[in-house]
Formats: sequence, structure tokens, C-alpha cells
Amino acid sequence: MPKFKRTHDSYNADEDPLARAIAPPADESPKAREVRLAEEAEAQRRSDAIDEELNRQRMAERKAPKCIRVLLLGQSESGKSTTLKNFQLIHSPKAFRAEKASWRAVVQLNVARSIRLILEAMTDAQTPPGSRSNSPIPTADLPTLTPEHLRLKMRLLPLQQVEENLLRRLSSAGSAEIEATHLSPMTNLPYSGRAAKGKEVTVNSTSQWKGAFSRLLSHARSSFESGADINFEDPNDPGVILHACAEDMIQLWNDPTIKALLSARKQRLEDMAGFFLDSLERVTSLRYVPTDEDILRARLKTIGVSEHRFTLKAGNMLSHDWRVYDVGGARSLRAAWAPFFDNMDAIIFLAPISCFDQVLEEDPSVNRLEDSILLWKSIVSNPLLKTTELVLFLNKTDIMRAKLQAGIQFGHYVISYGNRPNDYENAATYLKKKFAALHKQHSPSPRVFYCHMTKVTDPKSTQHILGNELTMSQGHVNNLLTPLTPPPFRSTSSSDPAALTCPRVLIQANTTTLEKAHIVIIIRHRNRQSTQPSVTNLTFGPTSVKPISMALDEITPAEAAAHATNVFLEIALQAQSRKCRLHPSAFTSISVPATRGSAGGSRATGTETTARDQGTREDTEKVEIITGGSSSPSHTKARPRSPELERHDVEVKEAGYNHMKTSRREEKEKPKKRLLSPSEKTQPSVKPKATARPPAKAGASLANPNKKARKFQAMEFESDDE
Ligand SMILES: Nc1nc2c(ncn2[C@@H]2O[C@H](COP(=O)(O)OP(=O)(O)OP(=O)(O)O)[C@@H](O)[C@H]2O)c(=O)[nH]1
Ligand SMILES: [Mg+2]
Repeated sequence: MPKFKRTHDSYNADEDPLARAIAPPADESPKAREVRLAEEAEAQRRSDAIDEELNRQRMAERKAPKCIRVLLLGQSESGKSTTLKNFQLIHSPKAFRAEKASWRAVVQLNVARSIRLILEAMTDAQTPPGSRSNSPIPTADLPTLTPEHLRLKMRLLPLQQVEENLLRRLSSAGSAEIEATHLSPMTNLPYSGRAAKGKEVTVNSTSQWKGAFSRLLSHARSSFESGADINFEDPNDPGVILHACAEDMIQLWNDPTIKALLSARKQRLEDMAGFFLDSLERVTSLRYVPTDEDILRARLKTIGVSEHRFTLKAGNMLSHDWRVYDVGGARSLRAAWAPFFDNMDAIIFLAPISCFDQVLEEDPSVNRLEDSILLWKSIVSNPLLKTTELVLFLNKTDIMRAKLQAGIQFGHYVISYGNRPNDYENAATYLKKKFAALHKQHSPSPRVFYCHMTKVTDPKSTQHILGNELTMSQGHVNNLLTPLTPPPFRSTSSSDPAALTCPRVLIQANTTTLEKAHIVIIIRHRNRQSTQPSVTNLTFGPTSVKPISMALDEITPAEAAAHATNVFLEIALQAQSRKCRLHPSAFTSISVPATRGSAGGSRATGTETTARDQGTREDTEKVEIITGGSSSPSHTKARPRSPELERHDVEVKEAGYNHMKTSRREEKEKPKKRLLSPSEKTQPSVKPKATARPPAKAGASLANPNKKARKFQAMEFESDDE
């Protein structure tokens, strides 16, 4: 092999083909060499600067307080991205509203898609049953369309252009894909092309795709709030065609024959993601700017994992950096979740309870509610997540309510529900208990679990919940995940005999008995000497917000104190299970019997508190129990304890250990409850509930008659224990 003449010592052209490729030419002139060396020096300088910057960032990250990570999980269409939007709305509202132009386009896409579904249904109704691809409904059961309907259909054809135009913009940005979804596959459609293939748009990043609509933005981006950034004069704005078709769309949607047709096909468009047909006049107006609620209701399917950073300050706590991760929930995308399990502080799991009568798009043999339940079970039992706080959102309660009110029988789909009343309260409570039971049964170790009935398209209620959750999570991070160095509970004056019957107890905690996190409960008791129930006010609410007060008739001072004790005991157990160190003085202030478990009302799963005594007594006629917030410096000093209290301390600790041991033993001994697999359900050995299954056609997805045609899918809890 001929030797390559080297002009630079650092190149070892013989050994390394890359070095050979980048080696300077053999006949390099001195001037060229000078230029090359200068370029190399410059490149080296830039590379060093980048390294330095990376190092600086790494150091800064190491020094910065630990950020709190929250992962949003749940099946597709459960409301994860909508929850993320709520986070954005709370913590970066300006940025959220700056994207109105992009979300306007998504609303337009959703409108065009809904109309397309109606036109498909009309086409299907005109097709002889034998030639229909999917619909099992006999023509005789479908209402007859008139020539006027067909003319209406023709007039709406230009909407095809709107959908295709919007899809093209999304996909040309390289950030979106079109994927088969729950939308029905179309055959004899009024449309052709990509949009006509029954696809849904998916985005692999929640921000990148927004660039696709930048053409709608004018240069003046001064007033995002008012929509001044939207170029309404753009002749290519899809809003122009939508506006031109508005009257026809409204007529179509309100037409009784069309309503009857959709009803015969059990197609409840109003329950579908991205439903705007009830607001057609508004959303198709030429100068339409989406509201916050519109943005929350707009639907785009997620396929990647995206991280969103916020700096949150909750209550009086220090501000924290939060990272919220949104993932795609379709089955094929769930493998991407696992790498995020490590290091997560909290998971918000969304289970759409309204989907009890629907099947999975990915697998039409699986009931969507059952899928959610199995998914929940796998999350709660995952050992990697055993110290991760879990927040369960039983979501889409509004749709659940509407479905039950429309007469859809919950018991037909959840067989173990049996003949209980077909109303929202009963069905929702039933599901809540089932989810809670699964958590209790399968969690690798006892831990906090919060459950909320949600409608995440309602920003007000969701923000309230998220606000509380965040405070709560920060509180947990502060109080539980880190050692409890300051005594969380300090004594009243134990020499005061009155304290035994009516102590002034101040409990600082992170949750309350009513599943509302980080709120303040103040119990004011007027007659401190009495053991009889008397006038007691219970006040809820963080101090920063107007609290709600209610009078309690049944709680005695001792019960209030016992309840406080119980709540504290629970946090002690939680802390213990997380191997946090409890300060020895933690129990010093317990001045009433701690064994009255039922006193003070029932406690929600996972309630935990820290407790302490205020130590001053301006008003001895009061009992105050406050949950919420973090401990203040005035409560960080332990007081000397009497031998009596020492003994009590030991008793309480033992009670705690014994309680834990017993509950673990009971759990081991209990026969395992489990969900039935679809195949098991068909086995005769599985005891069927008395409820008869409905005829096959009733078992389908109401939003999608084509799914219905495939299979009736009900689910059943093997045990009906709650
Ligand atoms: N009516 C109603 N609609 C909801 C609720 N929660 C979410 N939605 C709607 O359901 C649709 C799906 O919600 P997404 O947040 O996109 O669901 P996702 O879990 O992110 O779904 P993937 O991205 O496919 O994993 C959206 O159009 C939401 O507006 C709710 O509580 N009530
Ligand atoms: Mg999503």
C-alpha cells in the first residue's frame, strides 16, 4: 500500500480512514495551510465554548433545587394533553394564548371532521346493506333522506378542501402524521384523498406542529389575547370556506332526520373528541378566535413524549421547577412510557369513565374501561413506581352523566354492577371504589393515592384540582420524601387537664379528609369543657382564598382531637413506609386518646398530615385543626416530654406498626381479586351476574357504529367486594 505523504503530524492516515479523508492535501501550499489552521483553531474555540456552556449548565442544574416531575398517563383520548393544557393555562397563560391561531386551525379541523362523519353516515344510509362496508343496520331502520338532504350534502363538499388543506399544512411541517383512529373507515365518501381515508391527525410534539400555522400569523403579534395575531384577511384561511358553509352545516346538524339517522347508528357525535357542532355559528364566524375552553376541547392525538417546564409557586411554598411529561396513550405507544418511570415524583393517571360502552381503537375486542382498569392495575403494581405519588382522575364525568341520562345502561357493560341504579352518583362511586380497591390490593407498599372525579375540559374545576395537587405534591416532597427533621407535632401544655378533653390542636397538613389537598380545616369549638357535641364550625379553604364554613353538629372536641391524632398517625405510617426518619418528638402533643378511629368523620384514601400545636393560646375556647401548608419556623422546636407522653408515644408507634403489619397480613391472606380476561369471561366457570346482556347491537361504541358492528364488549369485576 503506497504511503500517504503526511503534512500534519496529528493525522495518522495509515491507521484511520477518517483521518485520511480529512488530512490536508499532500501539496498544501503554506498559505492554504495557514487558512486551514486558522479554521481549525476557530472550530476548536467554538467546541470549547460549547463544552464550557454545557459544563456550566450541568453545574447550575446540580446546584438548583430538585425539580418535580409529573407524568401524565392513561389510554388514548383519556385527557392527558387536555390536562397538560390546563397546566399551561395556569402557569404560562401568555404562551398558551399566544397559540390561539394554531388551535383555531385545530378547531376548524375538528369541525370539518365532524361534518365529514355526518356526510359519511348519509352516504352509508343511501348504500344498499350488502354493499356497505361495516354498518350492520338494516336500511328499513334508517330514516329516508330527501333530495334536499342530498343537495345539502353536495353544498358541503367544499369542506373536504378545508380538511385536506389543514392536514397538508400539518404534515408538511413534518411534525404530524395521519393515523387510523376511531373515525369510521369510509367507503363511498363524498370526499376523496387523504382526509377521506378515515384518519386522525397525530402530532409527535405539542409545540412543533404549531409552526405549521404560522402563515396565519401576521407580523404584528402584539395582542394575542384578542386574536390580533390571526390574519383574517388571508384568502387561504380555511375559515373563509367554513364561514361560507356555516348555514348549511347548522341546518344539517339541526335536521331531525339527520339526528334520527345518527341515533339509529348509535353515533353520538356530541360525546366525541373535538366536538364543536353545537357552537357552529361562533366557531365558523370570520373573525373567530378560540376561547380557552375551545382550546381545551380541540383534539389532536399525541404520538411522542413531550416535556413541559413550569416554575410553580404554590401557596407560601418555595417556587419549584416542574416538568410535566405528556405521552401518547395508544397501545402501540405505551412502550415509550417505561423510561420515564424512574425518577418521577408523581403520576396523574387519567381514566375516562364515560367510555364504559366503547371499545379500543387498537383492539376492538377490548372494552375501553377495562383497558383503563388493567392499565391502572399495571401502574399501581409497578415496583419502579412504588414511591411515586399517584393521582387518579376519573375523567369525562360530563359525558358519563350525559350517557346515563340518555338511558345507556351502565350495568349492561359493567356486568358486576348488576341492577344498581343507573345514575351518575352510583356508577361513579362504584368505579371510584373499584379503582381504589385495585390500588390498595396491588400497590407494592402503602402509599398516598388521590382520586378526583374530573372534567378536564372545564378549566376552572381542573385548575382548582391541579392547584391543590401541586401544593400537595410539593408538600409531600417537602414533608415525606425528605427526612422530617422539625417535629411535625408539638405539645399543648400537658399539665393543663383541660387539654385532655379539649385541647387546642393545630395540625399542619397537606391533605384533608375530603380529598381536597392542601386546604385548611379550622374547627372552632365554643364549649371546650364539654364532651357533648356542641357548636363546632368546620372551615375549609386555603387562607389565600375565601374559605367555606360549615357548622358541625356531631363532633365533640375529643373527637376533633382524636381525628387529628389519626390523621397524624397516618402520615407517620406513610413516612415510615418511605423510610423517612420521624423526629422523636413527633408524638408529644397527643393529648387525647388516639384510638378513636372513627371520630371526626371518615377519611379519604391516602390522607396524610403532619401535625403540631400552635403553642400559644389566645382563645382557650377553641379547637383548631388546620390542614394545609408547610410547617412554620415557630414550630420547629421540640418540648420536653413527660414520661406519660413517652409511654403514649410508644403505644402510638406500636399501634402504627401493628396496623401496618395486620393490613399487610390481611392483604396476603385475602384471595386475590382480579379482572377477568376476555377469554375467561366466556368460560362457564365464571359466575355470571343476573343481568342479561343486551342484544349485540346495544353493546357497541355509541360514538362509532362501525366499532359496534365488530363486537359487544362488556367487562366484569370478578369480585363485587368494595
Ligand atoms: N367532554 C369532555 N371532553 C374531554 C374531557 N377530557 C378530555 N376531553 C376531550 O377528549 C379529547 C381527547 O383528549 P386528549 O387530551 O387529546 O387525550 P389524550 O389522552 O392526550 O389522548 P392521546 O394523545 O391520544 O394519548 C379532547 O378533544 C378533549 O377535549 C372531559 O372531561 N370531558
Ligand atoms: Mg395527547
